[in-house]
Amino acid sequence: MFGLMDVFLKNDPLSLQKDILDHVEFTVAKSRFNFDDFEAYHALAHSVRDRLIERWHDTQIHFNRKGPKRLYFLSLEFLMGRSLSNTVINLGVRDQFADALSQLGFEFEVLAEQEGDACLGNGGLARLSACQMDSLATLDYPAIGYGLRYQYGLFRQVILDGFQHEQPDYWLNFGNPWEIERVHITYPVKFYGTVTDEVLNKEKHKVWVPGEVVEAVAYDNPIPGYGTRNTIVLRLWAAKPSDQHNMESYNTGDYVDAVVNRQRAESISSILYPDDRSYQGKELQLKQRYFFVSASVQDIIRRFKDTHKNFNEFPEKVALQLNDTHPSLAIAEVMRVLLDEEHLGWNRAWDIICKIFSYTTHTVSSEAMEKIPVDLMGSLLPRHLQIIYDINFNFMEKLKKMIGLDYDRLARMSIVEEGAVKNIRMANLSIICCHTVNGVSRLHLELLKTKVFRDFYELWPHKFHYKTNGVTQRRWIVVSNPSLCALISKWLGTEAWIRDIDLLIGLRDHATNAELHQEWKMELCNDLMLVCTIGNVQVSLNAMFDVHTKRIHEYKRQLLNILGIIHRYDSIKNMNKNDRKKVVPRVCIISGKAAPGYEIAKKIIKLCHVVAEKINNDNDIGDLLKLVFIPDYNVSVAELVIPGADLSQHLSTAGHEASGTSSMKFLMNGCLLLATEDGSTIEMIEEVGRENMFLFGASVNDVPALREKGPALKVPLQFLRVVRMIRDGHFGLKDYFKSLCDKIETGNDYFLVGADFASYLEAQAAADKAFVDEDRWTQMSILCAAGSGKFSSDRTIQEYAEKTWGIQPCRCPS
Ligand SMILES: CCc1ccc([C@H](C)CC(=O)N[C@@H]2O[C@H](CO)[C@@H](O)[C@H](O)[C@H]2O)cc1
Repeated sequence: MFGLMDVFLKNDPLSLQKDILDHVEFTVAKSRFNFDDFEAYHALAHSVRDRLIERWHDTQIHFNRKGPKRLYFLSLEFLMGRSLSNTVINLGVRDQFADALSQLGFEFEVLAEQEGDACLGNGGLARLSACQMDSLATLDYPAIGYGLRYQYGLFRQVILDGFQHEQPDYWLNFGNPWEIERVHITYPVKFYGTVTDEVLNKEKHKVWVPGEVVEAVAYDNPIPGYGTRNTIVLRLWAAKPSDQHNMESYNTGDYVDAVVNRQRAESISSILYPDDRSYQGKELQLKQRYFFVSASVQDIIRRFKDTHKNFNEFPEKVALQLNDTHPSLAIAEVMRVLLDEEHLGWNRAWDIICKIFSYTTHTVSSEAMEKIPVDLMGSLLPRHLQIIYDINFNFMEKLKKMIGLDYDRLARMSIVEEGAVKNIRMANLSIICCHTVNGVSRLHLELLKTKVFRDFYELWPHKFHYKTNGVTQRRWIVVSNPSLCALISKWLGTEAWIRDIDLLIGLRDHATNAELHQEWKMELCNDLMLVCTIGNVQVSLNAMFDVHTKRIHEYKRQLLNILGIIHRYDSIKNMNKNDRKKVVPRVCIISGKAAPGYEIAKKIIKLCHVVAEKINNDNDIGDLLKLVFIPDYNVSVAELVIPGADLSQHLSTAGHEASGTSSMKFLMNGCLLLATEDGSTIEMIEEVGRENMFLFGASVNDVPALREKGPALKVPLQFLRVVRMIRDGHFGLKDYFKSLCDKIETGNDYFLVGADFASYLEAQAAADKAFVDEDRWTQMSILCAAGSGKFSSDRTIQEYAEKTWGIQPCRCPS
């Protein structure tokens, strides 16, 4: 493992021990002779942070000296998880710290468990942002991530009697050693008010007189690269009351109101919206989005103007990436600043906008496309609504010239959706203004071209591209699966794959090597056992660990998995002793959160628990089949579960998963996939070969026709039987589960749970058959890991940098 030379801070055991004990005494303020694991963790974290800050300063100085084009990555969500282990590994000082700690009588892993997850996001999009920040730093790209410093992250999932309950996640309770509050980096953010015309040196200008102003304060989270000195920043904004507007209210004596008003300011950035289905249309949600967009845009323009007198070079120095439409108000905000504050004039400002913005969409369904009511926009952001209307007017004029008076199409493409409630279509605004629109997998782009954005694709085919998602092998192998990491480095004879994952392909040469097989099998039986014991479910050692971990959604079809388990249970029950000997023991693990308002998803979680209750306590079954629901799924639970999984499930109805990223993490860890041909799984088949996967289900082209069939659709008896068992109350609560059964009743089964049931069972049987042939399974597992290189976020980021953002690496001298 390399350790780059730190200028001031030494990494020899004695220096590290001294630093840690100094932080115990002077940062944590506990006597260095008496402190517990939690205090030791905080002292350790601050010692590591010191080395992070040193590299971050060097990187910033280098960037300022070189003045490269920078990427600004705007995302409302970043699912960072824990930082300690990832940071010491990327800095190349893990072993040094572990040694120093053991000499102080502490174990690194024990202290690492003290850290809480930073859960500032919902699911796929949020974790993707975090993986991409790791790759941007590691590949030396000059980039800054902008987001919100939620005081409450994604809710804690507590399961009581099989039901999901949400608990607030006040993650900042004991402070956060991984952030630096930038008290001097603050910006006023305006809301409400009116827009007036003003004449300045004979030119008419718009002036926005706000009704409310709050302060945005920056909190910086240094993001270290692996194998480089480069350390970039994730700048998260927190809302604070601004002093500007409340003085007078003090004088009028209603002091309490004044303070309450001030508190109101902080609520803007306080809570993450836990629903990853669609925009809730709430005023506070829009306030949150504009708050982070305005602070970020002011910061970007301030940094540019620090070194430039005018905006001529702005497009050459700034690339703005919109992570879905959530930050797309940034378009109107940059336009407002260039027009009203920099007085650039419309055409010049518009020309800049179209050169700096790019947008990636993560959704496949038009329903999930964000729309903001015009009234709400008009009252909260009156000037932005004007600008969006102007953008739409110019676009409509141009469109009429290009496509003629095709009113339906004009209405579909307009940014303004007419109707009882007029809405602003944020996706249309983003497509019209951005130079590039990216999907997150090749199939996703096909769906965008043919369905979701068909009108725009036919108008501007050159704008539409895709960058298949990826995940960082640093966190998902090196941090979470150190034994596999060592095994891969041994057989490849180098650790270079950690920065250059295509080298993994070298494992192919050893895929049938008996010695590797031996070691690989050893490595595979990771500590999932422990997880199950957490769930106090005794499991058999040679069971297949079958894992299904992701947000609970009907389209992800956790229900198909549960119905498959009921079928397996029922089949074993009806087997004679002899046949039972051939049953491959299974431990089925399901985990994931349901959006609080998503009733059906919550019923799926309850169904999982009542089925588990039945099966796990059925002595007749013994440990031939177990079902465990792991509560409160998050990044740290994923780091525990993924390395120990033998089989992982990705069951989305074809055409519904834009990409999927958990599948990539399982693949990298040699876990086999049972999946539909959807999202990025189609590209995995090309990389690892369909013979090394268990594929099933209707293809994306077959789905519409199957749906057409409605009640005539054929479903297998096994499906009808297991649904009947639920309906008849075999697992209790038959009235409660009625709506769930009605939703998959033939003719109503939009996500084709019934239609895909037969091929699903065949795929499961194929997995059983392969699992008992250990050499075959191990070979398949090695070939999956060997073929997973494409799905590194390093490849994704490299493609974005070269083809979308036009940024180059800017490596800080080491
Ligand atoms: C405003 C509510 C909201 C919040 C988040 C989202 C996300 C876009 C949902 C999401 O995480 N989508 C997932 O993004 C992953 C990363 O690209 C993909 O791999 C998944 O297929 C996609 O479902 C939608 C709506």
